[in-house]
Amino acid sequence: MLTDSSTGYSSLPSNRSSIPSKQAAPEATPALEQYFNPRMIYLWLKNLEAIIHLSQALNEKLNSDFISLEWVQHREVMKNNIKHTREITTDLINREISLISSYVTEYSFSYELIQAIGIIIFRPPNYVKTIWDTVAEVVNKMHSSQQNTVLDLSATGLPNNKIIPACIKEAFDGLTQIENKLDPWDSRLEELWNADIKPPQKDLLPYSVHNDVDDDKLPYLEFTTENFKHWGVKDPAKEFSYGCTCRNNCRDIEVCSCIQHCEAGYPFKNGKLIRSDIGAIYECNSFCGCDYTCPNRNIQKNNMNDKNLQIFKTSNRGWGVRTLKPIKEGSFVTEHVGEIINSRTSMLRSICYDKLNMMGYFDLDYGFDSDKGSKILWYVVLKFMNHSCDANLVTIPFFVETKDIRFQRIGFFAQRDISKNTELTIDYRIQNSHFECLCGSKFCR
Ligand SMILES: C[S@@+](CC[C@H](N)C(=O)[O-])C[C@H]1O[C@@H](n2cnc3c(N)ncnc32)[C@H](O)[C@@H]1O
Repeated sequence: MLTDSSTGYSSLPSNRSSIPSKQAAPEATPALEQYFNPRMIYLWLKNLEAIIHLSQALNEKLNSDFISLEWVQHREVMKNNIKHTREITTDLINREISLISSYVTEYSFSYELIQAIGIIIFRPPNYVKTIWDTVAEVVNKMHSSQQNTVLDLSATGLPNNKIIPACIKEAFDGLTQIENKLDPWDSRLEELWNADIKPPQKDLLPYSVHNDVDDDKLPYLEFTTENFKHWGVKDPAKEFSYGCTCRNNCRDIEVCSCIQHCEAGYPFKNGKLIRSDIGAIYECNSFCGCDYTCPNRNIQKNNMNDKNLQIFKTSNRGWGVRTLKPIKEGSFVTEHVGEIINSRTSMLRSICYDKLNMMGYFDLDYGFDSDKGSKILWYVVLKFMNHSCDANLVTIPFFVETKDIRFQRIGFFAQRDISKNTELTIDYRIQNSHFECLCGSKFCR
């Protein structure tokens, strides 16, 4: 199901939040809206996501220790005691106090730990690992009574032969695991950290940009030409890989096992889509024996033709997308690409985007991670495609390499012949849109 959630921003992750840009600041005190540009907001969100993710994981662990047996048993004893004697003994009170004080001590450790995680997230790349010093100080301070326990956590992590309180060791192990998970994301951040902030370079954009309506410049964006995963999203499961064993490059297309996945059979004729009520398209791929001349690779063959599209300023609906060349009915036009995120991240982002009222995205809600608690994945796309109640494009899900539903891709196909310089539109299919529809179609709902 395709729903709209306002504008179409997407940018690659970057990390300029806490260090000054290498470029000279244009003003000493930039106007708020300049500071809170989409990229900056994006960075903040990234950091926020990471902190929430990490602190949740650790707090869940730590809290489960405190809400555990000891407390439950103590409360049971108290209840029974009051029932029988109608009073609470000093013993019980002391026990309660000691439980509370141990909770407070442990809680303060968890708090420091979360602060420490904050340091990991916000640290510049050359700050690597000094986090362990900070945590070691806390640990030493807290456990100064245990003089025999020497903690040297500053070097490579936990020494194996030292006596370390179990809860601390577990917290460290958790932290290390989480940090390992963050590694790929971290190197991406590092790369971006060292990159200069530049406005989108026209030549690098797959589209041309045109505005003869007003003086607005295209919003500050970075483009991606392919999908990329948020670090919270797992790789597609291996069992979802598929491929065919056809000979002769799938010439007998109806019996190709990839096509068998498609509910409606082979939906193309001469490379053009002939029906849209097909569920999804399953293209042949690297697991098949065929090559690029196979008739079941229509999207792959025609992908990356975005140079024929132009982002332009419409007279009444902000930016839009149009085609600079005529498009034949049934042709594949372009793919929705962006960042694949999970439901938790998408919830967090929607809240922030809504509050800031300055970034937005399309939500394509179509996947469940059946293994792991039905996580819905969303694409955040970078297109400026406007809505029309009589859209000239139709959105069709397609698969290549994996049929893991979390990684389905979204293709736009022409529903009719489209002449050059025509705006390309899709039907958002939303009931109560937050905007008054100005599509101008005689079928406007
Ligand atoms: C995905 S964005 C499309 C790009 C947008 N025009 C821009 O300048 O960023 C969706 C937003 O465009 C505007 N929009 C799209 N289709 C529209 C329509 N038919 N009528 C009025 N506004 C529309 C709405 O503000 C909507 O929230």
